[in-house]
Amino acid sequence: MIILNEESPRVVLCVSSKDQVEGDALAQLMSGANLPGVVHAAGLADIHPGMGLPVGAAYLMENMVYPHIPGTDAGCGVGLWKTSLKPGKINLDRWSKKLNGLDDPWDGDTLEWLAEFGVEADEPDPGLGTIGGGNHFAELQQIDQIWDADRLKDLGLKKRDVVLVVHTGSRGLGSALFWEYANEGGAQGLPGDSDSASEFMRKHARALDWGRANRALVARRFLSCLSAKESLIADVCHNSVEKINVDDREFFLHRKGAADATQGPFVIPGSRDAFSYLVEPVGDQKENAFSLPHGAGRKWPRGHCKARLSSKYGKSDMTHTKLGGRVICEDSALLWDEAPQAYKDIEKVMQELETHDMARPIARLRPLITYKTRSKNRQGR
Ligand SMILES: Nc1nc2c(ncn2[C@@H]2O[C@H](COP(=O)(O)O)[C@@H](O)[C@H]2O)c(=O)[nH]1
Ligand SMILES: [Mn+2]
Repeated sequence: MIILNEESPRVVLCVSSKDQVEGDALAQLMSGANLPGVVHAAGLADIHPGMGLPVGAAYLMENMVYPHIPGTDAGCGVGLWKTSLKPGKINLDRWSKKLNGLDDPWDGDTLEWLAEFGVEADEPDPGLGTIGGGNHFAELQQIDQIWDADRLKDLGLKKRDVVLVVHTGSRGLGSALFWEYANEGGAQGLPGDSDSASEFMRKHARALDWGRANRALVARRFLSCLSAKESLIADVCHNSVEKINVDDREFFLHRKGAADATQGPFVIPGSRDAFSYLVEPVGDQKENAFSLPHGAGRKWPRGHCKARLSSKYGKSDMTHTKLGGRVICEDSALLWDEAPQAYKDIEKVMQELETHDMARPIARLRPLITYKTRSKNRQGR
């Protein structure tokens, strides 16, 4: 753990050496920490430069709310479902062919689905149950290594089980919320006790619930294609503002690409050609602002990947991974932009968590099928 600033705002970097973090990400972390209201800022092991502020960071604020920190994808998170798919029946090519229609609007009752997640809506929502673009994905994985069999059993899982991991968020809703507040307090922030902050927090909470409902519907639709059933194991958000109490004082905890460490076990995804980890947060989580890494972290900017990779790899290397997985992504630009090489090493993130005693692994998950899109031109997130 590296303390970048001792006094208020306390700024900590939850890694072993500053050298492993890009200078731009460090500068962005300090600039976030200098926003009025910050008392504590934490850069996590997957920190990397973002749009103005780093991805992989959390800020504890006193009486200030900044809508631009969770950004356009408020409510984004990662869910894990146990599936009824039998390990002995795994057939990746046959299953891949069956995964169709997931980019189209769902033909069920979106109002009823949202109501089950506490979201009131007046009109059917064609975005609900869709994954979106960018690095969002739905990925079938298999439990392949175990550190804590008892904990895994408590969660209803065991070795070789086939699980589904869904990474997506609040789609158009989060984006609309961001733009609504872009001029009103977007970057300057809203006083925490103002009506504007209360209104933002109400709309933001709805976006978080919508994101949870969306991941659950993506899981249902994905597994319906395979005539399988799902049961929820964990669902943890990584872009949010939350009101919390610490030592009897009230704060607004802002997370940008930082998993909520207060909700129990959750999945840290690696890449479509790397392992993901089911982890258990440990310790009091105070230095890391009650937040943990939400991934391996991006290494290469989007738009640079094809030029770096296409002389060495062909398209079929992108759709058939070294770990033996399949990738469904018919948008060629997205296929390259989200190449596994564009991400940092998840094993280093796990090493940091162990070194700093912030989370321990329960099990390792091997990717089987990564679904991105069947659309040739997937726009937006
Ligand atoms: N298992 C997979 N992990 C992936 C994939 N694409 C990205 N990732 C990881 O997810 C996080 C999510 O980051 P966010 O900032 O977009 O929320 C990222 O850091 C990668 O480590 C994938 O296809 N499969
Ligand atoms: Mn995300």
